[in-house]
Amino acid sequence: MITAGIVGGTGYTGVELLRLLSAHPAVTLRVITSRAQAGQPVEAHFPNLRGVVDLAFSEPDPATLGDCDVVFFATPNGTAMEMAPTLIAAGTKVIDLGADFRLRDLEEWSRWYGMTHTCPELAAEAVYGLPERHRAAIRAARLVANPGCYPTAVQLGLMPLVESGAVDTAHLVADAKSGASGAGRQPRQHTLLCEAAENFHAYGASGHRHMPEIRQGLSEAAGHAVGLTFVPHLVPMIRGIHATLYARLHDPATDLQALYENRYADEPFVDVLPPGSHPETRTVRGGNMVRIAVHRPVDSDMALVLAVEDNLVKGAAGQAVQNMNLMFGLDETAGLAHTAVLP
Ligand SMILES: NC(=O)C1=CN([C@@H]2O[C@H](COP(=O)(O)OP(=O)(O)OC[C@H]3O[C@@H](n4cnc5c(N)ncnc54)[C@H](OP(=O)(O)O)[C@@H]3O)[C@@H](O)[C@H]2O)C=CC1
Ligand SMILES: CC(=O)N[C@@H](CCC(=O)OP(=O)(O)O)C(=O)O
Repeated sequence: MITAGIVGGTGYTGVELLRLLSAHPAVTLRVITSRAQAGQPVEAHFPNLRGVVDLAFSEPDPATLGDCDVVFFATPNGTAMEMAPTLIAAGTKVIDLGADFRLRDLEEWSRWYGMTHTCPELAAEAVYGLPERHRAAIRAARLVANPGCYPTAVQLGLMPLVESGAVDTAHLVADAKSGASGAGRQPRQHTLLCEAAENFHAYGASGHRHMPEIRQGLSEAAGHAVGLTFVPHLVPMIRGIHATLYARLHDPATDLQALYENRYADEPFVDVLPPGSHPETRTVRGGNMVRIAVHRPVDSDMALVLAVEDNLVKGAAGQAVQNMNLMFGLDETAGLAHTAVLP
């Protein structure tokens, strides 16, 4: 059995990791940290885990965590980079659900995240954990940078178009909507029920920190720098991201359906829907699947891609478990085979 630790177990991605790992056939949960809740049983904080996770929260301690085979960081940005060097030196594999190791260009990282990176050597070694693009490197990795929630949906949605050279990559557009759990569990005014319900708005329109991450991934997939407009929105629901993606086709007769079906034919967690479909977020709620539909609107030379995911599963904890499976040579789908919860 693989022993696992979670740093930051009281956020939404932490509790999602607990849900998934406690049901994983090859994992024993050993450590779950929270400085605020140290000493408290997990079930006191998360009653849904009563009888499922028989652990108490503890202070983050590199010595205890270093005894685990793998440690997940479900912590605010800037936390994993402080402890990862010690854990990696102890032979523990690390998966960061935050953004500390996602960007190759650390000057750009500092500009977006407002900090100086404390372990540039490890940042250079980290593998970007999008299995549909970096599966082989993830298998060999000691440190995986789990992608952001929006970047997962947007990159998977646009990847076949940019990899194949079918579209004008200078003007890609990603219009994405997220449920409020994407903002985390910390109380903030804009996610209060009375502020978020019966309301809908864009944010970060002139610059969101996921933009450089998406641009980095798509530029690598295209083989050259791409241009991207990315606008996130907050929708009054709890889970789910819907990305509407636009790109101009070089040849309007391109068979988009075949392009996507072929690209994702062997992917266990990407479902290309039949022609004419409109994917719904509730069809991926609680599951690790991304569902994608492709359209070429009438009298248009645009490719239109619709992609949905659960931000807490394929957009965070589920993808982290998928990466762990690859890093430990397990079946990639182990512990992730459950279907979405509907309604
Ligand atoms: N919510 C989402 O949909 C997604 C979130 N992410 C990313 O995942 C990460 C976790 O997000 P989320 O689950 O919302 O939780 P939070 O960002 O709210 O982090 C909560 C956890 O981190 C712990 N923590 C905070 N500071 C530290 C520290 N300095 N050292 C150790 N532990 C610390 C907290 O416990 P305590 O303070 O008690 O120690 C708590 O358990 C973030 O980086 C987020 O951006 C990624 C994809 C999707
Ligand atoms: C709805 C909402 O507020 N979403 C968050 C996404 C947070 C997140 O997942 O950030 P990382 O993936 O970079 O860790 C936001 O836009 O800031």
